Amino acid sequence: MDKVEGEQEQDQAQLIDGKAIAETIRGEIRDEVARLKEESGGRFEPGLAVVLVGERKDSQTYVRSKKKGCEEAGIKSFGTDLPETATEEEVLAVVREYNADPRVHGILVQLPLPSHMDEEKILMAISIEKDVDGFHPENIGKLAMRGRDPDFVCCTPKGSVELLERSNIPIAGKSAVVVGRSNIVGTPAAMLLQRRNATVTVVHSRTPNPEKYIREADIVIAACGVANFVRGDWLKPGCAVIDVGINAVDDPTKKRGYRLVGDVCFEEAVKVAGQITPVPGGVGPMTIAMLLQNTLEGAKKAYEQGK
Ligand SMILES: Nc1nc(=O)c2c([nH]1)NC[C@@H]1CN(c3ccc(C(=O)N[C@@H](CCC(=O)O)C(=O)O)cc3)C=[N+]21
Repeated sequence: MDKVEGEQEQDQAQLIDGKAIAETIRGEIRDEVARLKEESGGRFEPGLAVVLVGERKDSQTYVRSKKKGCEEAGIKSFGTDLPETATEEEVLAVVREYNADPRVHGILVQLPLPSHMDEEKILMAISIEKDVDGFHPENIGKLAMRGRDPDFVCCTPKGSVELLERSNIPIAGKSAVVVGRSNIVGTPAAMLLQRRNATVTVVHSRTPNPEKYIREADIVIAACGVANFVRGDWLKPGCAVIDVGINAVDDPTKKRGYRLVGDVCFEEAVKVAGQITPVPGGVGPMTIAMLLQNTLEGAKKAYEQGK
């Protein structure tokens, strides 16, 4: 291949260190929370409520790290744990209670919910000013509209774009492919990139030959939930890869008996891409940082209104 004048030949992609970037952002949040507390003479404290239904191990782990993140940032966390057998009405009652609680600025209902519950009905019950997950249909709808801004942007897509921006990867005018069309990652990620003037293609489980599109992409956001789905030779050399996938694969050499891999085959992709996020340590930590950031934003709005 011809070498472009002045360009460094790179045999390994640069790692985008999500853990470090998230830590920086958490520091920024901590400082801002402290400033708010001081300005209010100690009367104001941001608060996040986390609702967990059922006993899924992974959900329990995520909820624990969200609460720990709050604690470190100086955000008060509230929590309600309900059993798997809880009724939809019981969950709705908890949501309504937090909607009415002025100490709570953000409400998160951990997904997935047990299958006997109507997820959308519960998400829609969260008051729009407290929807720090950005999952309320009104927030998703506003995200899709030109000239409108959602109250909150979903944490994982927001964190993915933040990783690009904080790594000085240009988005405007670039071609981006999002792999996956879920309501909580793929679709909002595509809308966010489009808002930043990328030309966006979404490929999904019914796309024949997704590699055809991925080969043209300057930016790839992989969020299809299939381990190692995106192969190294599908990538345009030098592209930026944001890997949202968190897939557990059996690994008897690990203490836990498994290891986490992304939706991108990292060993192959690292040889082709210009920048790439690792799994773990990439998008995951950013999701929590964005949740804290959204909670702080919601709290600041409430504080300004209450002054
Ligand atoms: N209402 C709702 N909001 C969510 O934001 C939400 C949810 N439900 N349900 C589940 C998914 C998943 N999710 C993650 C958060 C942090 C990491 C994370 O910090 N991962 C670390 C560590 C992973 C590990 O070692 O277990 C990493 O990737 O480096 C991952 C995944 C939030 N989710």
